[in-house]
Amino acid sequence: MSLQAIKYDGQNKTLEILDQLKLPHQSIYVPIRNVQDAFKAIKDMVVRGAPAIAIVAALSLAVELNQEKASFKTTEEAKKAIVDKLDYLVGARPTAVNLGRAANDLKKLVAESSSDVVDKVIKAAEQMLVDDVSDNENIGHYGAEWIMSQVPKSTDRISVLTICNTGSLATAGYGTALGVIRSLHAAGNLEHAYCLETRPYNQGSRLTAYELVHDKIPATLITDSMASSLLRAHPEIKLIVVGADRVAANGDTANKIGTYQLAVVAKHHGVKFVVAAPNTTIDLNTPNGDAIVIEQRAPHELTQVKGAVVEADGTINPDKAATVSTAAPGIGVWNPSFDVTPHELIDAVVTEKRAFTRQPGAAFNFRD
Ligand SMILES: CSC[C@H]1O[C@H](OP(=O)(O)O)[C@H](O)[C@@H]1O
Repeated sequence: MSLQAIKYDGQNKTLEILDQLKLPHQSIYVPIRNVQDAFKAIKDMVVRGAPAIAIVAALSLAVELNQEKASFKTTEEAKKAIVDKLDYLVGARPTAVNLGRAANDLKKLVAESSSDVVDKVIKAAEQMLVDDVSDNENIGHYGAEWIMSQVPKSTDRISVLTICNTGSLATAGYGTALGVIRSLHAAGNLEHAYCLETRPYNQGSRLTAYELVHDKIPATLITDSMASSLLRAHPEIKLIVVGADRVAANGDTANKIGTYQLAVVAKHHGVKFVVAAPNTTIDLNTPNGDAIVIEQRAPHELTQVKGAVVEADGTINPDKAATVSTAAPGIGVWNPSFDVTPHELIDAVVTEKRAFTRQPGAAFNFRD
């Protein structure tokens, strides 16, 4: 069972990604040889997760530039090629800010460079992979610390609920919201984790469940529609922790579709609602959630289910994949990949720097 979504060889400048469409039954790595491969892998969700897609895009540029650098006759020619490739990559998925942020950071580096621009961009892309893991470990630390500060001193173990996949399979390692759950577990403060299956891609049942089983964290899978019933049946659940694809300047947060209803349910049940994300997910240039573009995905992703065949004897055969239709042909489909949770429903936004909170009735201020 591998939890390494991204495998990069800095010596040979080669990149492979874990094919997340094949998990949890098959752990297969596929090569990313250029920006075209990366664009398709990101668009088709072979790799997904806001931080992971930014890192894969940047490393695919590093791989391609390493192959092409001898062909650039001038610095200007190299600079134009790099900017064109970055402009191409950002079109793969629109909502997660990390992809656009990485591209802008690399474009800024290009603009400021008068020489060795290819080597500088390759180095900067490689550094993103390293920084992400340490950032996630800090998110886990600050998230667990803030959460335990919110429960009575007599409470030493809490149960939490999460949606989608925000672990090692959505990042360079450890994860964001799932990183907080890992940190709670490591400190002996986790009673139980509950994860939503997260239709239609099933990041929860296929990926988060895979990570929780791998780490031997006590966990239970539920359907997306069970969240409110779960909180009513399990009052010991004190927290919902989720990831983010883009946090607007006021704290409104775009995340996997189904997150908003979790925030509403949390408010109804008096449960804390926490967003865990690296600082690169906070977009101070987007004033509020209304300004966030929400990706619409193909109807077939909702009307069809793909998976490994279950043989007559009950065993799962990963070499036999099946796609079955589960909807009436001809029905209309609305398949947005994300929704926006207003900041009023969010108790804290935890980054690698600290846990941000807000005054009652006020927006978040990430410039504090
Ligand atoms: C740390 S991952 C952030 C974010 O990305 C996921 O979306 P997707 O699987 O479509 O890439 C989900 O919204 C996670 O919360």
